Amino acid sequence: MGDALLDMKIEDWKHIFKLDPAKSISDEHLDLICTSGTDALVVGGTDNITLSGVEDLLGRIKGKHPIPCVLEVSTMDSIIPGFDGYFVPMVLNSRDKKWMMDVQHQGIKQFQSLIKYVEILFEGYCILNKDAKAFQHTNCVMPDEEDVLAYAYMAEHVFHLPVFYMEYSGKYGDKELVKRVKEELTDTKLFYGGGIETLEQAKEMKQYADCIIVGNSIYTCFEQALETAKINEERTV
Ligand SMILES: CC(C)=CCC/C(C)=C/CC/C(C)=C/CC/C(C)=C/CC/C(C)=C/CC/C(C)=C/CC/C(C)=C/COP(=O)(O)OP(=O)(O)O
Ligand SMILES: O=P(O)(O)OC[C@@H](O)CO
Ligand SMILES: [Mg+2]
Repeated sequence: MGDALLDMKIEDWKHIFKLDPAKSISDEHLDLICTSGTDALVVGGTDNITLSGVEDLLGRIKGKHPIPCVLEVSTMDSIIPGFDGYFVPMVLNSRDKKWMMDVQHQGIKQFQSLIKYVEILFEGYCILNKDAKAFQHTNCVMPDEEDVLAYAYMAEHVFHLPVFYMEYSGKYGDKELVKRVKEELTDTKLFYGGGIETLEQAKEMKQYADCIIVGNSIYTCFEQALETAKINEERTV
């Protein structure tokens, strides 16, 4: 476990960059991401996640940049030691128990002896973009507002999850819905991810979500994506 974990207070995180191990990023861009003012890096994606892709990113970040670096696990065989923490998605709106319960159950059986040595956090995912790879991969059903609010309730009051993640991966989401969900949560933190390409969008969603996650735009409009970390410059103490 890296030293950065000692400072890893996810309840204070406002901005995260999510790096996809299946995509390539130059050293120059990676350095700029690490020094952007973001609170943490999450390494994760849905498809083509390989051990070597994860190892490559970890090796290029750790030891070089003092920033928390978390693996968001999506496959069993790409879990490696060395990250400051591990996030495990549980897909609440999947039609299949597999993506909410079974893969995690299998993972705990396999890694139980190691789990006590790492920082691990389970995320209640609600995937809200029907075109997202993760939506299709996990056979999700599109929830309406009432459904989303009930999933948020379950995340907080039934499963006592530390994070409820409104995942619009690839699409800018419904800010009114994010606002409604935030109003219902007390202890569970609200993560929002999806389609953030500009500082204005980052600021808008950050009004409601506790933490925003910026992923794809790192690979499609780098300079603008980098700017989104500026929401942390306006942080009040
Ligand atoms: C020392 C050591 C190695 C300790 C390890 C301890 C540890 C971490 C144990 C974990 C045990 C465990 C519970 C394992 C479970 C692993 C597992 C298979 C979990 C499944 C998670 C899951 C439901 C994945 C489905 C896909 C998903 C929801 C991914 C989330 C991320 C996401 C939506 C990314 C966006 O995807 P992207 O590829 O960017 O998509 P776009 O192309 O649309 O942008
Ligand atoms: O890739 P984007 O659309 O920025 O979404 C970020 C993150 O929520 C993906 O898991
Ligand atoms: Mg992506």
